[in-house]
Amino acid sequence: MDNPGDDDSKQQQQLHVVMYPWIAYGHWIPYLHLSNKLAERGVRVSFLLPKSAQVRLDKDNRYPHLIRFFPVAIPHVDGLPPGVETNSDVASHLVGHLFSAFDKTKHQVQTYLTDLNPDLVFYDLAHWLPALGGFKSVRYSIVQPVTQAFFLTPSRELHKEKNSVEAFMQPPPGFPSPSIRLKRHEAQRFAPFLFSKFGDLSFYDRLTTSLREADAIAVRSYREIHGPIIDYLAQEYTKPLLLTGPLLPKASPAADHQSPEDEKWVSWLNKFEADSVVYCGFGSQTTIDKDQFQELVLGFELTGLPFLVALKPPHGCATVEEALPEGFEERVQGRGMVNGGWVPQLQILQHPSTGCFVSHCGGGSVWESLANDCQIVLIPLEFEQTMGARFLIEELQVAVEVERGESMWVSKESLSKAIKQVMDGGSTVAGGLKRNHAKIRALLSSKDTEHTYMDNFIRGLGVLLESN
Ligand SMILES: C[C@@H]1O[C@H](OP(=O)(O)OP(=O)(O)OC[C@H]2O[C@@H](n3ccc(=O)[nH]c3=O)[C@H](O)[C@@H]2O)[C@H](O)[C@H](O)[C@H]1O
Repeated sequence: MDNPGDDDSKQQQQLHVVMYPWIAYGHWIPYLHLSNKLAERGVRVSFLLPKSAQVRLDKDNRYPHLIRFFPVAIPHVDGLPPGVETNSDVASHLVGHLFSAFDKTKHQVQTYLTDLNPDLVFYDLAHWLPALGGFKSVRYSIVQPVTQAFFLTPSRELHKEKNSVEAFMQPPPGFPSPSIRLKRHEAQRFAPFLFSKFGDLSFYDRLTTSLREADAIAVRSYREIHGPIIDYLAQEYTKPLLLTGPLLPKASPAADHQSPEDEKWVSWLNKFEADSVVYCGFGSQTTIDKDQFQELVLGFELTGLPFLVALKPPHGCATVEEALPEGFEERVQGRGMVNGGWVPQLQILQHPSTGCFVSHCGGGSVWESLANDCQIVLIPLEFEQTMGARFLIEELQVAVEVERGESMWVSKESLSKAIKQVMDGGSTVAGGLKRNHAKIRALLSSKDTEHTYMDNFIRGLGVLLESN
């Protein structure tokens, strides 16, 4: 096992941490990546999550002798369909009820923590967790750091401005990235979301409370990528700010370890030339309207390129098949695929045939696109994704955003235009994006860099444990 030194490994062998992220795959997956990296160094991890999620995540647990899953039952609350256990199971207008159910797991979590007696607990949206006491708490942010810096820092006091679109659009004092701004229509759409009730408190209060109550804050990034943002966060919070880096698994499971389901996608992609296929995924939670779904798939058809679209069935449809436009399947036979279920996104992005990723700019998808060599086209849907998209486009200059008006509608023409722009190997735009992306990818593929960040992260945890 790869330990940096005897003393460290002895301390790490004694280190026992609990993970309790928000009940969504966009949170469980990065928390499991961190768990694997901690377990690689001998740290024991107890991961609390609903049973149904464990079934999907089990295969990605690289150290089952050190990482143990413990089931949490998500209580039923009025307004939630029966059996709901994750953000992927509910429509966005019901998420507030899901937070109420999540908050009702407090007593189960208290019992686990009493029995397990961990040194540290990692969490994000359970704002009530640090107060349970008896451990050091680390608020592990897996969303885009630029969003946390723009909206959530202590000096921002957004709650005093919440009825002002003007104020919502303005960066907080000292914010380091002048190119990162919200457009008026985006601010008008996103402000109500941030101040909507999620359980007994607003989403904004949940986020700021969970940051304020933590003994330390951890951020899923590298200084080389978000340096000025990280420095700004460090000066805003009077507590340790630790960096884990993206911690993506280096390679998907070897071919002989692939499930038949995963193998299906790899063999489909094998039919196409290198860098020729356009892949589209909007994460584990997003459900879009039927008319926009149809316009998007017509946009992929319009490109004339091979495509693989992995989107959940749109609102009002049980399957993607019933939502497809008339004659679409016949026209794209052999070139295009639309799938309504779960796909092995990381393996698809790692496949040599995948040349473009049309993404909603979710936190996990951002790192997965940066770590691979496909071109990046963005259609951000939520405020956190919009801020992340601005960062990739304006600061890193590795992506383009599909042109949309204030309605946020994506036309088939604008989607096709953005894809063909980045897929045109001869264009200066595509070449520039590729050059900038290659530098980021080289950084993310460096094992030495990852080791250095994890060494510093573990040492930071040690200092935190020694502090009173
Ligand atoms: C914090 C919140 O998490 C949300 O997660 P969401 O699931 O939307 O998207 P990702 O972060 O890309 O996470 C989705 C994760 O699921 C994986 N996946 C998804 C669908 C599928 O079919 N197959 C897969 O392997 C994908 O590879 C990624 O790792 C958003 O970010 C949101 O912006 C952010 O505020």
